[in-house]
Amino acid sequence: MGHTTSNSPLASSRPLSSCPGSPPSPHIHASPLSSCHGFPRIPPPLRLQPWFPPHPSASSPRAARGARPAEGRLRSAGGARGGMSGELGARRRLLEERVRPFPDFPCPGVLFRDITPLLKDPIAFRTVVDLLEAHLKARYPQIDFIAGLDSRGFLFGPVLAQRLGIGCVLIRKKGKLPGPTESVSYALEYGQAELEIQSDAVEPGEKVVLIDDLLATGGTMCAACELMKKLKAEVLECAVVIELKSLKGAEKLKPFPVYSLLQYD
Ligand SMILES: O=P(O)(O)OC[C@H]1O[C@H](OP(=O)(O)OP(=O)(O)O)[C@H](O)[C@@H]1O
Ligand SMILES: Nc1ncnc2[nH]cnc12
Repeated sequence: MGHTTSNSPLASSRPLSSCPGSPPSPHIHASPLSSCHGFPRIPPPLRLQPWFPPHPSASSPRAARGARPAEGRLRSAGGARGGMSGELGARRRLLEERVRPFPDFPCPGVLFRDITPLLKDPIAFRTVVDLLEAHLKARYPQIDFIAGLDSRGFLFGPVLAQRLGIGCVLIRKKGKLPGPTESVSYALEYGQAELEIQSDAVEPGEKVVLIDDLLATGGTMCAACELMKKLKAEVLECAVVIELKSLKGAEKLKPFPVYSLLQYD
């Protein structure tokens, strides 16, 4: 299901950081699911059999009003992108269908990968956490902390840490954390940004997995790795739900391994 990156293919997306005054990218392409007018269409829930009992909230009236959870039997469907087939392929397709592409957001030339439908569907969200949990348990038996990146990394970090029975530390944008902090500034295409961590968040030698929703140019994740370096912690892996391969973030992050559940060009 997931993907551990060593190298990335050709560029075709524009990073969010290139917004101010930048011309539209000639490489941007809208997904067939997307619509030029308003909200891109999200396909109806798959008819899949849950491989675990759905949370009670999945059948609540409130859940039913929103993006309904996928239900029915998981079948071997074969041939998902990346050579995935069967149940893993079906899970992956479910996730893909819950990521909504928005062309030209937040500015012309950016194809924004919107995870709000994924968060709204309890089965899809749970699938993300299940898959990340299974990967991390299999690959890294000893993790001391999950570190969530501000802000969408916070949607996954604490939940994942709970599953693993460990704590979650926060890497935040400048000026949000009290007490002594370490900070790292990183270049955006236009200007600078800064990430911070509390100086006592992790101890030297502790093993940390960084988590964010999405890897684009890798600038944000790279700054987070720098913060860990400042605290002398060991970064085991940079894990993301979505990797925009064409922006080559994984190359920028070397030698730190990158793991992603969904990859887009
Ligand atoms: O790989 P990069 O080019 O650095 O881009 C990836 C980052 O961009 C997005 O965050 P954003 O800065 O938009 O902040 P948000 O999570 O608070 O929306 C995303 O959640 C990643 O953190
Ligand atoms: N294309 C994109 N979609 C969603 N979040 C992003 N962060 C950076 N690039 C992004």
